[in-house]
Amino acid sequence: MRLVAERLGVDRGGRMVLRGVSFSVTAGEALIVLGPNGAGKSTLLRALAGLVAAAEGRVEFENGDPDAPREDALHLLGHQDGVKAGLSVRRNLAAARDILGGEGDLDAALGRVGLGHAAELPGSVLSAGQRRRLALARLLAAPRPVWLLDEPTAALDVAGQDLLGELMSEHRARGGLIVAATHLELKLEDARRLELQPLTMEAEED
Ligand SMILES: Nc1ncnc2c1ncn2[C@@H]1O[C@H](COP(=O)(O)OP(=O)(O)OP(=O)(O)O)[C@@H](O)[C@H]1O
Repeated sequence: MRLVAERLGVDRGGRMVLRGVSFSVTAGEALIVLGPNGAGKSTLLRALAGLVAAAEGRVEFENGDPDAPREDALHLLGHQDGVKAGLSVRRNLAAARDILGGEGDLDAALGRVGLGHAAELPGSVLSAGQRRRLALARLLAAPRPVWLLDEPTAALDVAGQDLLGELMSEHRARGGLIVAATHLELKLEDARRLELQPLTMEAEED
């Protein structure tokens, strides 16, 4: 699997917010996307996921299953944790796995993210960091090769950040690839970096 962006440009609300973004990430690799607020990090991840269209250039997933839609190859872990307040933690994860079509072991995934003890609690009582951990459990319950992670350390304590670092290393060792947008240093060895800057009016008009 190889994820390629070539001279990618994206328009949001009638304004170009990304232009000329090119990179490739292959199996086992990670790319960290950095930049100030409004630089277009979330927009880039959404464009890679196919949720917003490219106005210029292209995004390709190469060497994947040619018959599978792009969205089946990826996880987009966004700012919203997507936890249903009225469902138990285990049922939240089961529902996500059903939608995503995975076959991962729910209890193993919950145990791995430190939520084994909370499996029967309603989603409504989870702390912010626990909600984030439940979102991470989805990566394990429905294995997919491409992880697109938007501020994945948000709300995680130091142990949670270490856990995320381990999960990312293991994913890469299995041949997965990662694109992670962040303000903070991530525990990602040998990751390449892409710095985005908000487009100025001049850059937009070029
Ligand atoms: N739906 C939209 N309509 C109009 N403008 C949008 C839309 N979504 C994003 N934008 C604009 O696109 C630009 C990039 O936003 P984006 O959320 O990608 O930045 P970011 O780098 O992820 O920022 P942050 O670090 O604050 O999360 C911002 O100026 C934002 O206002």
